[in-house]
Amino acid sequence: MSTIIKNGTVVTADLTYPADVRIEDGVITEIGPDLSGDKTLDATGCYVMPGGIDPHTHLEMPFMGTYSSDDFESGTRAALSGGTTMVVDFCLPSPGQGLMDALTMWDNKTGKAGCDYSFHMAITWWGEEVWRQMADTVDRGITSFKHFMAYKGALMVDDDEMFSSFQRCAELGALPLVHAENGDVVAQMTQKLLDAGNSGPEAHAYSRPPEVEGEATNRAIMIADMAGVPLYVVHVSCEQSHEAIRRARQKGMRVFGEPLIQHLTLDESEYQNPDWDYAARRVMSPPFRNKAHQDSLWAGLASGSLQVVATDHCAFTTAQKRTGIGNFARIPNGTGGLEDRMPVLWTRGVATGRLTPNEFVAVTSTNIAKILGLYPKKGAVLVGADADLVVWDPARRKTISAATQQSAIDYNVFEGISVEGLPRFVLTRGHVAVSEDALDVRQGHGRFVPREAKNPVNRAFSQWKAITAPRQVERTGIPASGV
Ligand SMILES: NC(=O)NCCC(=O)O
Ligand SMILES: [Zn+2]
Ligand SMILES: [Zn+2]
Repeated sequence: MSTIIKNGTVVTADLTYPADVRIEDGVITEIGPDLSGDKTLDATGCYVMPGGIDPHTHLEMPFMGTYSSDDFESGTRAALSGGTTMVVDFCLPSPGQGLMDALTMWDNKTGKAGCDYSFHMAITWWGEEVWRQMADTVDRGITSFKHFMAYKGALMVDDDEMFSSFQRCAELGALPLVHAENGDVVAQMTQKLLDAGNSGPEAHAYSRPPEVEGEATNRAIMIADMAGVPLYVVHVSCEQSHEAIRRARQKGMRVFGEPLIQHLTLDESEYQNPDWDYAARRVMSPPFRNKAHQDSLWAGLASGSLQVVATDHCAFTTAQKRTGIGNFARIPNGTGGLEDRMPVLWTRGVATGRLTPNEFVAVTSTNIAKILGLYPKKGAVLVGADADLVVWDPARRKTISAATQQSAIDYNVFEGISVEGLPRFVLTRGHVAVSEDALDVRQGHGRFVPREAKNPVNRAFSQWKAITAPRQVERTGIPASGV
């Protein structure tokens, strides 16, 4: 049985050309003119692009005394309906819990996944068992390790632990990730604000200004450089953090930066809303910033100093957010975006001329596929690649509304935004999961995608670090010691 995507324009990270695409057994088997097959999807007027990859989601995540409300069923359904065909979620061991044990728990969440997925493993504590099980994790095809520099007393690791883990990543050819905020400063700032009677959601933003993120980003970059390993900085929200990444890259360091669609499009004025629920629904870390920071992030995507747009999808209902009435530090941190990332980025990026369609493909799919060792199975329109594809109709429009979304929560931080550019079809390994407004998401269709360690950037960087490492000076005639 073959499916042909007909009369579309193929758009990849570097090419745009008219072609039909043949799909058989879930993979792309031919790309060319005038193809025919058993079933045809009409792509007239559309772009045929690699499906989106969201490398930063928290589905059914235990956090701040509750669980994020979208699980692998509703989360992957939301992803597919917005053109995202793969998610990378975070496996979070509790302090003292073995990595393999945590992985079993996370595996058990994925039975209803509608699209393919992978995991990053979080390093939430340190010890010989963690050091050992990092190798087992890599053997299981999980080759990226997340470090929280914030959430003191919960997920946070200190510099000593981070340096040890980064060195282990270097040995294994794995990629360390960081949530970069100075957790000690945030903890004290939080207490000071609460003591002064600032208990509302706006104080969440006051407790973690851009400097707090910039300092941590610089520190993580230094630690990665000392360990001789590339670094991926998640949810880069401000110029201070972007500047650190830009500077490191100009010095030849291998640092990647990931802004979120929320930080690109929503700003700090949201926290001034007089409606407590409205402001609390937007509480996330780092918080939304001002327009100057947004301009910096957009410029980073256009110039290549930032490489990936993600969502950090971590959705809590209004009822869950209300745990923090009277104390902003108890508002579960996180916002949604899985369904909206691609349409909002197209509307605010491509439709305004801030990004080209090829850059759109790069930052939503291909770049992260390369960084995480998924390319060209994912992130590509090539013969042999998985048929994870989106047929993108730049003329389709809708107004984002919680009333029509797939996510399980009762609001949407992008509510009321009119988007131009939406999927006509979305295919996950050849299965047509979305045809305009009709969904046919198959629970359990999604598979775990194992990844290879030691990708080309890791190999090149460790080779360079070995060649340029400080060397012992061979001396003759060492004087006899002392007295
Ligand atoms: N970002 C956020 O506020 N919640 C999810 C956890 C994290 O990524 O920090
Ligand atoms: Zn984070
Ligand atoms: Zn996150």
